[in-house]
Amino acid sequence: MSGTPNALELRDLRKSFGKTEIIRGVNLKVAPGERVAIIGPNGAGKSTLFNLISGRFAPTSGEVVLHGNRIDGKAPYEINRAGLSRSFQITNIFPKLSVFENLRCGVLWSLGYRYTFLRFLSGLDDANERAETLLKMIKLEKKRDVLATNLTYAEQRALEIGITIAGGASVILLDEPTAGMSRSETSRFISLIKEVTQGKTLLTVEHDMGVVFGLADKIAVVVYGEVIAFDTPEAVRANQRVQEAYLGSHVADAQAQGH
Ligand SMILES: Nc1ncnc2c1ncn2[C@@H]1O[C@H](COP(=O)(O)OP(=O)(O)OP(=O)(O)O)[C@@H](O)[C@H]1O
Repeated sequence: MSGTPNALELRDLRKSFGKTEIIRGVNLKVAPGERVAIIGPNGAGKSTLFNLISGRFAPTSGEVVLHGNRIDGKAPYEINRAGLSRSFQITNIFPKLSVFENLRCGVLWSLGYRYTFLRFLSGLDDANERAETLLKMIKLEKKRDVLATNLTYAEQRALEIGITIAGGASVILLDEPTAGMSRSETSRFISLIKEVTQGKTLLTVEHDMGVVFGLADKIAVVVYGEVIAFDTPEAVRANQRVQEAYLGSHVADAQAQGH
């Protein structure tokens, strides 16, 4: 092997629930710094793929390799410490803590300070500093001391991303990051995601083709548990098989929306 290892690599990954094989031999190589959107019809296996990568499910067979090291079968927290962080939707936010406190929790958790109180105290200054930086990155300085429960929906999603990147992971998984947002919130949010994940490797599961084409360097099309295409947005858009299996109507929608 030569050169830098891929940020993430899936090798003949398979997952069955009972007798049904849901993920059916997925191979994928994601280079460091690449932004990849995973698209596909409902029930194709996109969330399952995310769950396999982030450690929520162990694969039935195959490998998940992060920066050259196998992480399949490891616990989610171990995978997180190894440098991969997944957004857990708004449910991961503490509603009765302020924006700043939420970010600081994210930092401390990622550093493992929850385990010993002495380490916690010595790490607090660093954590405060890092939380201030994150606050600026997600553009919520003015909401610093507002309780998370009182944020708008879009602000909560920004906070969720702040918590996701708090530990400095180099590979970030975002689950439908703009779901439920208005058109204008969505386009602002795409810019924010690009900014805060600059230089990192990003994987998103996404249904909104406007977001996919605005965000992704590459698109992985999952149909019935297999990746049927993995290429640039232009190439995927032009791919006959993808058109037939999935994309035709979605691209027409996105184009009609001016993307
Ligand atoms: N824990 C589970 N046990 C049994 N079957 C499951 C489990 N999780 C997912 N499945 C099945 O796996 C298939 C793929 O589901 P998955 O949620 O990964 O699809 P998806 O592409 O993310 O769909 P959507 O776009 O609707 O979110 C579905 O048929 C689903 O019912």
